[in-house]
Amino acid sequence: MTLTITDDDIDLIEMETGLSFDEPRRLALKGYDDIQACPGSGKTTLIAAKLILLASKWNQGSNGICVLSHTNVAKFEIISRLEKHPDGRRLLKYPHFIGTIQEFVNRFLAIPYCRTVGIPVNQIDDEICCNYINSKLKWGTRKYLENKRASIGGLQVKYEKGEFVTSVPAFPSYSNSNSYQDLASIKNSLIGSGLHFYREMYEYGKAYVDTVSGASEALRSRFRIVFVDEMQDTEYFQDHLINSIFDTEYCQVQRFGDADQAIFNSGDGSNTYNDLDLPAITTSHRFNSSIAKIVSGLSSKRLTICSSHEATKDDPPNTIFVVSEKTRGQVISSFVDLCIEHIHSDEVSPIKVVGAVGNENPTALTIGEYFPNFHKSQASNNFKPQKLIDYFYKIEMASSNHKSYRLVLDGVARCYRIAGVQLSDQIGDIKPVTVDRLRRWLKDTDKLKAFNQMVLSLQFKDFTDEGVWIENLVPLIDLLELDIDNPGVSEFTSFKEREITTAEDSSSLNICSVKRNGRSVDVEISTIHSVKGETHAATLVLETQFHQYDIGQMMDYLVGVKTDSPLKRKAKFMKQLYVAMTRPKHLVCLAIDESRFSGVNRERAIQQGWNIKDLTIIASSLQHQKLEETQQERPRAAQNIEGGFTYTSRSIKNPSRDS
Ligand SMILES: Nc1ncnc2c1ncn2[C@@H]1O[C@H](COP(=O)(O)OP(=O)(O)OP(=O)(O)O)[C@@H](O)[C@H]1O
Repeated sequence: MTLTITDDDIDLIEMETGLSFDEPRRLALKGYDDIQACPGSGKTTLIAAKLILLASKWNQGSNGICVLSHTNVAKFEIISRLEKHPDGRRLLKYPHFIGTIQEFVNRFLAIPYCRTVGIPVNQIDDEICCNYINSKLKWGTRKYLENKRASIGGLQVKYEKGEFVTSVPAFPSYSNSNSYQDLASIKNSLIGSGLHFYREMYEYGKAYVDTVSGASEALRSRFRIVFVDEMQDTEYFQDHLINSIFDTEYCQVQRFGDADQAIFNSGDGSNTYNDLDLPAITTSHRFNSSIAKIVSGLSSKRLTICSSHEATKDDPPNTIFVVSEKTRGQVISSFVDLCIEHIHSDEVSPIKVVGAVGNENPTALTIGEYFPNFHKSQASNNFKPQKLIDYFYKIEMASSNHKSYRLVLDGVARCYRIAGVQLSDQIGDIKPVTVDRLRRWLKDTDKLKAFNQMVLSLQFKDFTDEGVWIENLVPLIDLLELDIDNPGVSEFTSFKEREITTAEDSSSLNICSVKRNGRSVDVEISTIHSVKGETHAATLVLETQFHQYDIGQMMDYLVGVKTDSPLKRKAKFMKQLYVAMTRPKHLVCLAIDESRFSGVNRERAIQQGWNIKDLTIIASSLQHQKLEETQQERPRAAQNIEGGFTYTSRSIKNPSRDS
């Protein structure tokens, strides 16, 4: 089956969308070769445009297009673009599929396999599996694992040479020991409860392809065209499974990615894309030519990145903030000052501060050293509830009643899935509970009104007391007809204390709200991994430490002294910084410690176009000022406290321009 996209089709979509597609992008739209394209070059835009063009010609009955991504962010980005176009909307339903590789494997391979062989599937979630195992471990087994420094996350099934084996942490092979037997029996009951690790679904998927005749052929004939987005982050085992199904002899497969941005790879082996020597699209539509010049030094493939728009003298000054231990806490405020001065108040893209290491570690430099209220687990797009009560704790941070209600529905639907309950969908098929099916069931059973009233009253309860939680849970469980004796349900609905934060609500979501001169700016603080694929107005990248200091290690590359492709840890730093620094449209900033930014590199950085703002000089001038004022016994107002932060007064801003 060949559907041809012509230059006339592309001209038409250019007119409709206002986008422009140059020759390399036109080739990507017309053909099926693998595409390597730099940050902001429009990979997601190209996929969406190509899907719309294909949808307008699609007349293939029960055959569809399959679009696979690595993250939900990328999936939703594609879906939201298709939703806006009448042809695009046709791709959002059967027979087409748009989802993550994990969703594809679960739905088309692993779950069908488990059904065929009678393995229950109620929940696929690493955290729930680990919690379950943890709750069942005997004391001796726990001690044994601790001594061996082995993780219970490794208690997984693998499909090797045609059979399933259970990998038992701390045991290279079968053993009669109590600990081994304990772990093996916990694994059996975990599987019996329908709880599985994400990674295990690929093993069931492999078994499906291997043992069910015609399985791959059926998928190949349903999906004749396959697109893979974010190909650089596809793991070896995912790549292998996808390739074993979508043979390019039978299907048209086109992969889009950027090997320079491969930051999710676990190092289990390279996929079949990242080491290819592909012609690259190196023009970015996201940022201007001065950012393009600055980030080129971090391209692992040694690409020279350019931009579709030239820098002008009115562009914000891309700035390196030089900090010391004492002044790290001021860098976010200085960055916000710069944004307020240079980023237009109409700009809709967010302003973000990012760092590679978010986990607390008292012996390393992490995001928390710059923003003490940082909680990685509470990053707004990183909500990982372990129990039903977590959804209720989260309600307090929800910005609308609609969001609060949705949170409760999510929690309840998950509880049904853990219980193994299934409900019928619109056409009467019995399926695992989703929010839509739950809503329909509540309506059909006349429970919706009572449920809504209950949710409304629960929203304002204080669940810090276990008694209050239990008292309110019982009528909810009754209404929902859930079986509290089911071990999964009783675990999921049990009480858990709120994780204590001393931060205000906004900062507990890692958002710092700053007011200056009547303008209010919200700045989100996140990890680099969580902003991949995003477009920001301005981005500040904080130096963090994983054994070595990332920005410190990369400075020679940034200023153009080193041009080799580094290996191992440095290669990882390079890719992470490259992802982080290529998010903004207008302004990129870095924060580096003074000890890791030599005078000679400062000079080189200035030649590369960087502005340097030395906050250590600001601090010492502040100290000097304070001394003088104390001597003169005059009151001073050199610092303002806003939103829990200490902000340096504007009157002494910019001394570094003179330095
Ligand atoms: N052909 C185009 N013409 C004009 N603007 C474009 C075009 N393609 C993309 N853009 C704009 O460039 C920005 C980045 O696009 P997009 O997110 O698709 O890039 P990407 O290659 O997927 O980025 P990344 O690799 O960093 O995730 C968006 O603001 C988008 O609207």
